[in-house]
Formats: sequence, C-alpha cells, structure tokens
Amino acid sequence: HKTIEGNGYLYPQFYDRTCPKAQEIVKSIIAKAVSRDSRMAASLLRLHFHDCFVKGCDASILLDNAGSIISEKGSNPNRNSVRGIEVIDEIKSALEQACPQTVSCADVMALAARDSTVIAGGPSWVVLLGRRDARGASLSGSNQNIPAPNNTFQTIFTKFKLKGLNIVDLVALSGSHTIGFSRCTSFRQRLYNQTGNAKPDFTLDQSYAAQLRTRCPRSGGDQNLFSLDPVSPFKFDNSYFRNLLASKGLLNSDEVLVTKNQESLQLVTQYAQNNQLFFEQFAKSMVKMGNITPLTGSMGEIRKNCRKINS
Ligand code: HEM
Ligand SMILES: [Ca+2]
Repeated sequence: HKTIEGNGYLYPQFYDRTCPKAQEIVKSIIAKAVSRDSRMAASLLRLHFHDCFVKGCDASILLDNAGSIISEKGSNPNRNSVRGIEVIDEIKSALEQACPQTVSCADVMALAARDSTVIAGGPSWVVLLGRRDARGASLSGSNQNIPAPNNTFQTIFTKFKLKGLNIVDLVALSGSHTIGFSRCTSFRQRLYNQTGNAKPDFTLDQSYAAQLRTRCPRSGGDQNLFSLDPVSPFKFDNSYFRNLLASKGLLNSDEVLVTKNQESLQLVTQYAQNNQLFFEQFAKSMVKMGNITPLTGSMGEIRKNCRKINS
C-alpha cells in the first residue's frame, strides 16, 4: 500500500490504517452534542464553511489569539456568532487518545459538517480526507472572503467564484439555511432601513416582516435569535427554498437568490420542487467546498490542540 503525499489530493481512506476508528469517534460525539443542543448541527455545518472560505479548509478558524496569530474568531462574520468550537475540542481530545497526532482539526470539521447534516435529516456523502492544519490564521481574510448578509448578489457570487464555486454551488449551499438561527442584527436593516431612506425591504412578505419586528426592534435585542427556516428549523429539508419563493427568506442574502438573478431563481424553483435534486447537489457542492486549497503532504501540521499551533 502506497500513500500519496503532498500532491494536493484528498481521499476517503486517508485514516484507514492510521486511525480506523476516526470516523466512528467523530460521529458518536456529534450525536451526543446534537442531542444536548439541537442547534449544534447547524453551528458545526457553518464552522466548516467559515473555515474553508479563509485560506482553504485548514482549521485556521480554530486558532486562538497567541503570539503573532490574530484569531479569526474576532472577525465580523464570526464574532458573537460562531459556535461549536468546544465540540471540535471534545472530538479532537478523543482522537488524540485513540491515535495521537494523526487526525487533523481540518478533517474533523469536514466530518462534523457531514455528520451534522445527516443527523438533521439531510443527505450523506463520502468525505475526502488528508487535510492538514494551518500554522496561521487570517482575520482580514475572514472579514473579506466570507459573504455578508447585506452583500449584493453580485458580491456574494464573486466571493464564491473566488473559491472556485459556481452559481449551482451558491444556491445549493445556501440551502444550509434550512437549519439554524440568525441574530436580529444580521437582518435588522431589512425591517427598517433597507435602502438608507428609512424604508423597509418591500420584497419581504409584509406579515412576516411585522412578526419579525416584534422581537427585532429598531434598537436593542441585537442578539435575539430567529430561525433561518421557521417552517422546520431543525430539519434539513428543502423548505428553505419554498420560503424564498414565498418572499420569506430571512436574510437579504437569501432573498437576492430569487430577486436578482434568473439562473439562481431557476435553481431555487427546482430545489423547492425536488428535494432529492437539492440533496444530491448539496452533497456534491459540500465535497467541492471541502476541497478548497487544503494543505497536504508535509505542508502545515497535525495540531495536538485545535486552538493552537504545535510549538
Ligand atoms: C451565501 C452566502 C451566505 C451568507 C451571506 C450567510 C450568512 C449567514 C448569517 C448572517 C447567519 C446568521 C449569523 C448570526 O446572526 O449569528 C448565517 C447562519 C448560518 N449559515 Fe450562512 N451564509 C451564507 C452561506 C452559508 C453556507 C455556504 C453555509 C454552509 C455550507 C451556511 C451555513 C449556515 C448555517 C448552518 C447557519 C446557522 C448557524 C447556527 O445556527 O449556529 N451559510 N449565515
Ligand atoms: Ca481556513
């Protein structure tokens, strides 16, 4: 058996000989974590996205401030928002017990994203493995590369294209918003001052908007939580796309998928009608996102503790 080293490719059997229990360990801890806190599936899925869009899927998001490292945890998309890092820590310490310094933190997040999707009722896929962990973080990359909820369609699409993802990936992966929550502060602008002239976003269903205003006032309540998919907030299904067609997308970045681009509207319509089509594309796009510039071979390292680089 020959190992492939440093050629940039990931493959599913990477830990088959060195840590055969790795996938089981990850799965069982995710199951426990989600039974304690059902939102955790969403939070772990998002963590992988916020890692991969910054320097690739290299666990840069997990590093704490230390020495010359400025943590990505303080970026606009992550601050007061990113969750699930303690679960990654718990998985990592179990893996260090079973097979010391073998399984990367970046691979743990890729497996966690898949297992979380499955546990929430979504599709499964084979996770490609062999990513290694970065020895640095990028706060500026985290601020610049991760799309913001008030970005235009064009800006969001450009940020995906810069990561090698296309419009099909953008729409399918946005379907992640079928689970999980958003803070009031991430969409308040739509309720009161969408265009800067003190007018709400009139493309948002007006009774839904009125309902949102009750717990997301003009000022205060910034951290109040709202389900991204009020129909089935913990179930991974295609109701997110049906909400969009009913003008009930929570974030502006959700709504632009149906109001700003014909191709993306067409994809939303297809996924709203065909859950299986959505599931199949979501799985493909997750594999593609998981392949964003991984460190392989002798690049980077296998961290002992996901929060800090090995000394
Ligand atoms: C297309 C551009 C995207 C934008 C602008 C965006 C923006 C956001 C925002 C603002 C929130 C709420 C954060 C908060 O208020 O604390 C959120 C939550 C979430 N996002 Fe996205 N997102 C995008 C794409 C994605 C993708 C590609 C994924 C996964 C592959 C994803 C997964 C999630 C999940 C699961 C949540 C809920 C997290 C939780 O409840 O802890 N999003 N997103
Ligand atoms: Ca990263």
